[in-house]
Amino acid sequence: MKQTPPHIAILPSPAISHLIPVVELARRLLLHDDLHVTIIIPCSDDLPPSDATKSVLESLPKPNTRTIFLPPDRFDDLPSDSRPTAELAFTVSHHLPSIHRVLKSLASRNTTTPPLVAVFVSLFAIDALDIAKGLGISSYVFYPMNAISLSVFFHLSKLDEIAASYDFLKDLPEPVKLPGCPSFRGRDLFSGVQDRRTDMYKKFLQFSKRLVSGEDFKGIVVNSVRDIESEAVKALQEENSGKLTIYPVGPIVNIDSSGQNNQDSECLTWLGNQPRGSVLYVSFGSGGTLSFDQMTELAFGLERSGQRFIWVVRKPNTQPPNATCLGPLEPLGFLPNGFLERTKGRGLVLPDWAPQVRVLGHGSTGGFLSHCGWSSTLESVVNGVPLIVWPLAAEQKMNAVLLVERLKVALRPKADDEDGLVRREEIANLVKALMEGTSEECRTVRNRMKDLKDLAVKALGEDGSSTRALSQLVSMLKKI
Ligand SMILES: O=c1ccn([C@@H]2O[C@H](COP(=O)(O)OP(=O)(O)O[C@H]3O[C@H](CO)[C@@H](O)[C@H](O)[C@H]3O)[C@@H](O)[C@H]2O)c(=O)[nH]1
Repeated sequence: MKQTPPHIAILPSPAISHLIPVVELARRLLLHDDLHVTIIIPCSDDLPPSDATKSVLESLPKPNTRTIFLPPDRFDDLPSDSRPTAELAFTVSHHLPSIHRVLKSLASRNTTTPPLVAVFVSLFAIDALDIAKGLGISSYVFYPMNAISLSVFFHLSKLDEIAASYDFLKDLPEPVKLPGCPSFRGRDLFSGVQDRRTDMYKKFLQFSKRLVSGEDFKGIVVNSVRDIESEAVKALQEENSGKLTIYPVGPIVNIDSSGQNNQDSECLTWLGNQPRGSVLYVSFGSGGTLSFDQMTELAFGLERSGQRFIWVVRKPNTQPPNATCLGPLEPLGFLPNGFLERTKGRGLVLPDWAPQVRVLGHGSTGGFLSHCGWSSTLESVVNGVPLIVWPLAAEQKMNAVLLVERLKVALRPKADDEDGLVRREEIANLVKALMEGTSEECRTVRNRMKDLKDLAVKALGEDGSSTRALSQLVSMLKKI
């Protein structure tokens, strides 16, 4: 008799940046075996499904996948310190009743799809573990970032004790040493846990306790490559052995799923006319932007570098020196007078969005100035493109430390001690160094990024570590 294929649900947080790895995970699982996948997306009035979200979801193979959008909810009790990260965490909490209804219906034997065997919840949706438990459905946590930032959540209670006499983790006098991780200054730790007085911090502390308990879920699927983060992955596995399984299945990156619109083809045609490895791609992720002053310095720095570039520009934020925003944008008017004319031909400025995966995979791209979001980082790694790190928020400063100090695949600009701005001269010099510098450091960065690319490709190969971890996960799902 033919076995019923396992049906799993994935519950991401509503941001596009979290959805991209979720969709890619679903695609990998579907390639791997005969599975059914339902993605359940909580929406809010502030975060309705964008065109980019819809286009990412449309790229999923149709027969065995389904997407359910949960309708917007009210947000009267959003904390006053609300930032995008807080919104994500609280959006999911607000949808718990509708998540319960959907999971219950998927788990019932009367649906047209096979009954649900497991639900994968993102860190921000961890409250849904109770619902799954109540319905008798197995759970896994899906963590779209890397092993070093996951370590912060595993050790947050301990960090909280160490920081007991400080309001802010940035004030910790000693560097923080987590097992298997590079040393981090307090201010480089995940931005959501910086201010111990906020509701957001308390929520993360709850998430952390839940993770450490290892109760109510069977394992954590992490977007890490074992051979790239070997020490951090090993530490997580050893600390949790017997309690839960860690599945490092990365790099889970979107492989060109977005449809191509006119702006995309213009950008790719332009790229196609540039010499090999000559273009620096500049982007700050799905919602990142700079202050007006910093944007001006970056514009002059790119101009002075004399290098070719593609720059995804967003309307500047009012919080210097760096900040993130999620919102509607009409940004080119904020560039310095005459910038577009003076850099015409060697620079391409794209408002808001670029076909990033294709840009990074293009032979003309030779460097990436990035905010170090984990998907951007992995997309750079799988294409062997060396980086300039420009972290803004979330866990990006930790990623920057990993890339510069441990992996040595990136250069880091120095900011002015007084106002925190990175000046145009520094930017120009660093861009030239990354693209054509002949110093030992520059050559090391470029060569080591090629080695890292090989490790990432190997991990996804037939007998690669990530392929094996995914097979192990699928076998577990089939046994449920
Ligand atoms: O013009 C653009 C800008 C972004 N992207 C895509 O959007 C994603 C951006 O993801 P990421 O690099 O991870 O950055 P964020 O959007 O900032 O992601 C948030 O979520 C990530 C985890 O998923 C964290 O690592 C980040 O710190 C957090 O800011 C990537 O797949 C990009 O290819 C585009 O396609 N075009």
